[in-house]
Amino acid sequence: MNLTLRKDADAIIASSLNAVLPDEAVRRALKAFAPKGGRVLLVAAGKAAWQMTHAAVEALGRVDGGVVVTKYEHVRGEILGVNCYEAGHPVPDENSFAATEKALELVQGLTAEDTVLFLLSGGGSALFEKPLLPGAELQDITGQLLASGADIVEMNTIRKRLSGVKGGRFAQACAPAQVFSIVLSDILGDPLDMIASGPAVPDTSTCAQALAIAEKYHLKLSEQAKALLAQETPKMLDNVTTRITGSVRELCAAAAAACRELGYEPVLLTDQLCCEAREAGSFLGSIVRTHAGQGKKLAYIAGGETVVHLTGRGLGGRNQELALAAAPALAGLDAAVFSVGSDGTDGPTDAAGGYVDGDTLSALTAKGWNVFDTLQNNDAYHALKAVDGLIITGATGTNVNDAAVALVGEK
Ligand SMILES: Nc1ncnc2c1ncn2[C@@H]1O[C@H](COP(=O)(O)OP(=O)(O)O)[C@@H](O)[C@H]1O
Ligand SMILES: O=C(O)[C@@H](CO)OP(=O)(O)O
Repeated sequence: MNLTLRKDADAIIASSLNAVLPDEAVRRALKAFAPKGGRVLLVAAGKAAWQMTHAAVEALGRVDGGVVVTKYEHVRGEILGVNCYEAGHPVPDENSFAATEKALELVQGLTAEDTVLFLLSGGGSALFEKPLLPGAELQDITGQLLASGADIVEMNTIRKRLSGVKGGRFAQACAPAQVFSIVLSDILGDPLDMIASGPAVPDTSTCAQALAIAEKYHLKLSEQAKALLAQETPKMLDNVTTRITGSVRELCAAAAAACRELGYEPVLLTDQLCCEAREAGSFLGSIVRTHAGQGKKLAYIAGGETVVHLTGRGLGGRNQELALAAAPALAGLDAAVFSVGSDGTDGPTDAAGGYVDGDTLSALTAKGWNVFDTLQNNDAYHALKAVDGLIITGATGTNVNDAAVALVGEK
């Protein structure tokens, strides 16, 4: 392994993730928070919910009650005056339903003088849920959507209609109280009504679109589910103010700043990466081949969210797959490619992403790993693990998509 580049990669990752913690953004958004004088209740949902709540309660001093719903192993301690719950992701479970019920109880019977501070981040679709049909069927439909290749906007267009809290319905449940909503974006382009299925945002999608998506992906639905898809969601909400705080743009900017700090000249290729993970990795490898060996330290940054079409039965995630796919092009060069999910979890693994450099291909070959076959089997996790190429961060407290970086060394 190229220890210099690995050390630089680890420093860039630590610094970028630290820079996109939601704390400062929450504090900034709260400058516009002007509750009317009644009670202030806090509800937070998503993978960054605990971190956002921690920052908000510190800034406000106190709230009159609160419920936080986040993913398992994402609660990092007690927060004064707030009950924190952990639940299932990406498929909602009984704990998602129970914690959401607690949030609904909290906002019941409020007056127009009261305010709900709603802190939302990606992952909320699974974590914050009151199903309008039996929970087991909602879990089944969620499983069908996750396996179908539907993108997040298509997926959430369906999920909104099966839910008592998504698609603006949570804001309706808070009425007549005002809802002040702070949203951390994990969807490219920041479509507010799609992030975590927009519990406090008027829905821009239609029943016709929902039915077309159900047909396109051949979803198996009960009569009850079909009837729900035909029922419109709120198109107007008059009790909500929304502030959007962080997104993948800030992650890319932070990565560029960290690269510059270490002497690399950064180039932002895109903050809207959305192609196949392995194609993105191969493309970054090609860029490295063009620019390596010229005596200049360079860094190429691509932020966004790639996709993986699962064809094999291995273990991995889109960031690990991207990194592994870059390994052949890097062979023998003073260069590295790494990619991380800012939430600290890449696919169903304990890794945040993957790292490869000019020594990785020979290390893999020596251990009997073939990159092409491994990618076909979607088993990037085990291959990278064998050559110390996993990036492990644990839950980070934020969730603003992914960043991939190609580093070109001086040699
Ligand atoms: N073995 C695998 N190899 C590569 N990618 C995988 C594998 N298994 C699942 N994935 C991908 O991981 C994605 C879910 O990853 P996750 O990091 O939890 O997503 P998100 O952060 O968007 O919630 C799925 O969309 C799937 O494409
Ligand atoms: O909750 C959701 O709907 C999505 C997008 O916001 O997040 P994730 O892909 O992390 O589940």
